Amino acid sequence: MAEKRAENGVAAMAACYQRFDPAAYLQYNYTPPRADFDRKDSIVPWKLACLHRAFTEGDVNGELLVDIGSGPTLYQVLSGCEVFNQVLLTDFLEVNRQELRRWVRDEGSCNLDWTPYLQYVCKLEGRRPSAWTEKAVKLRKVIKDILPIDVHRPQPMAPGAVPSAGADCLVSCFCLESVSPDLPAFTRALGHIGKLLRPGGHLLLIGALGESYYLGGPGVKIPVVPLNEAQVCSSLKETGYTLIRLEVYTLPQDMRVGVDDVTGVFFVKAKKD
Ligand SMILES: C[S@@+](CC[C@H](N)C(=O)[O-])C[C@H]1O[C@@H](n2cnc3c(N)ncnc32)[C@H](O)[C@@H]1O
Ligand SMILES: O=[N+]([O-])c1ccc2c(c1)CN[C@@H](CO)C2
Repeated sequence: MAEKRAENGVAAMAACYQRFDPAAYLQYNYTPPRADFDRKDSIVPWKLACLHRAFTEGDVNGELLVDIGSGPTLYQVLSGCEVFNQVLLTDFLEVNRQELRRWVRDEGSCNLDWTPYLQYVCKLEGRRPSAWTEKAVKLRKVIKDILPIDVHRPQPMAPGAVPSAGADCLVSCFCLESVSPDLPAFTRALGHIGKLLRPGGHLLLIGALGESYYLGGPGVKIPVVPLNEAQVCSSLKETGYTLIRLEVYTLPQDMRVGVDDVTGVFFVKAKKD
């Protein structure tokens, strides 16, 4: 009975995502004020700084980085692409994989200009902002594929998509809590993606705190599992990760722009036991 209920919840979430609109999602979350590189308290610069520090403080290394639930966004691998020579992007929806493919193939007509993001991460790396063109070349070179994923499956990706030994690092941003019907499903999904990671590999997780819904497009209200820090830590422990660092960003009033009811954003760096 409980299993049937879980299956129904997952199916309901999948149905919501059929109306997901990448262009609107990018507009809502990845333009000012949430992505204002001149504001010290803007959310996106905070996320990029967390990722830059996590990727460059010396303990994260290896060959393969996998981004879980990439959506139509690239910011999550702008630092990682300097550390790993193989990056896999993944998403549940073809529309998002197509948006990413358009950027990787430099085909134009992307729904967001990633230049300010590339420039900002170059600045974090102590490079001149004009080095953004080199970073773009590097990123296009290391992204080896853009693949389907379903975190609710015990094997989230196709067999062989990731070497059996596991990836060296996973990054996942605003995915698990945004695609799960409840906290148990969130925790199960965290365990499923953990199987893609080698023991000793790192997980960099960014997510929403206290969020119960977000707009995946005009009028596309998607339910979210409202998480607090304690729940995130307990789910990590329950699924075989050791927490290295948890940082929290609390949204100022003017970052609450009506596209969701998120109150905070967490950044986790953890290691698989
Ligand atoms: C809120 S978006 C996050 C996008 C991006 N990572 C970011 O940081 O903004 C959630 C993403 O999860 C994807 N998704 C939906 N159901 C999924 C599932 N069952 N497994 C993996 N990803 C899923 C959606 O297509 C969407 O791109
Ligand atoms: O402020 N942000 O940078 C930002 C980016 C993406 C998302 C949020 C906030 C909050 N909602 C999630 C979906 O649950 C998606």
